[in-house]
Amino acid sequence: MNRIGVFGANGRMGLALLEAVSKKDDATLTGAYVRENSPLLDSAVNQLNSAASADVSFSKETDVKDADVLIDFTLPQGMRNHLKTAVEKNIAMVIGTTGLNQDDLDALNEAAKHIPIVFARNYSVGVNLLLNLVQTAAVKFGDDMDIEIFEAHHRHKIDAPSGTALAIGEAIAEAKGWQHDEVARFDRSNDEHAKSQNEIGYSVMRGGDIVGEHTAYFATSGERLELTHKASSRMTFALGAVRAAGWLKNKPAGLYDMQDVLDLK
Ligand SMILES: NC(=O)C1=CN([C@@H]2O[C@H](COP(=O)(O)OP(=O)(O)OC[C@H]3O[C@@H](n4cnc5c(N)ncnc54)[C@H](OP(=O)(O)O)[C@@H]3O)[C@@H](O)[C@H]2O)C=CC1
Ligand SMILES: O=C(O)C1=N[C@H](C(=O)O)C[C@H](O)C1
Repeated sequence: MNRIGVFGANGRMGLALLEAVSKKDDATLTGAYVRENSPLLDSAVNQLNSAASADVSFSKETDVKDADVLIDFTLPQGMRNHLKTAVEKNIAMVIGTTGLNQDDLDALNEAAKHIPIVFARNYSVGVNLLLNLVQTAAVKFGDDMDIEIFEAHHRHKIDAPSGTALAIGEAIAEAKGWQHDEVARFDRSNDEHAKSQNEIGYSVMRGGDIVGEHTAYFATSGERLELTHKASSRMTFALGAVRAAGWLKNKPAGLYDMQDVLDLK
């Protein structure tokens, strides 16, 4: 049985994760962690999500115990604190938090020298297949092709472009032999020139309850290919993360991603 603790357990993904763990026969929820000052402390998790395990209460994120894997879908500062706890207690992690800067990524790499970590900016099977498909398209279309990425998310999302959009762009850049930082265009409002072909443009919309949509466009004169993924439920990401937690059991320290979990490399 995989014993799972969830950080940010009261968040949108946190609540979906509590439910996802309870759907799996080979996983059990041993901790639902919230901030130290949370009014939810000591209340039963099934008061917030009736599908979650009835006999677990929310507890302080510093009180982690009895876990094989800790799952973090929070914000970058939360992820940094949770990473420290996991290393101190020598517990594996599954991380889905996006909006990480270089410092955060360095901390992730450093922690992965001590514990096994799966870090993925999207835990759906579809997006992980898409990461392979865009690489094929980017290579096979050749150079006379304009590449753009569009993403749409709910009104509460803070980071932009989404982690997934960046992962798609980075996969394309890798396939083309480009440095992503050099070709990524996030803002064209001050441009005084037309689009160049070695460039990946990003555009973003935020609104309502959109769970997550991503399109990679490959456009040339006379034709356009659009590769789109649409997530319609957060449960997709949550079940993917719980699957990653099962896969992590008994893995050596190191940084893994969802393509490793799904054997897509
Ligand atoms: N990789 C993937 O497949 C996916 C990734 N995500 C990512 O997951 C993250 C969370 O998304 P979502 O659930 O919608 O966000 P929510 O705002 O609903 O939840 C965020 C959670 O993190 C907690 N939190 C925030 N900051 C801290 C901190 N400094 N210390 C401890 N806890 C903290 C919040 O606690 P409190 O309520 O007390 O503020 C809350 O429980 C985002 O980065 C999002 O992009 C989302 C979906 C899929
Ligand atoms: O914040 C979200 O909701 C999501 N975030 C992830 C991202 O930034 O790519 C994954 C998913 O699209 C939902």
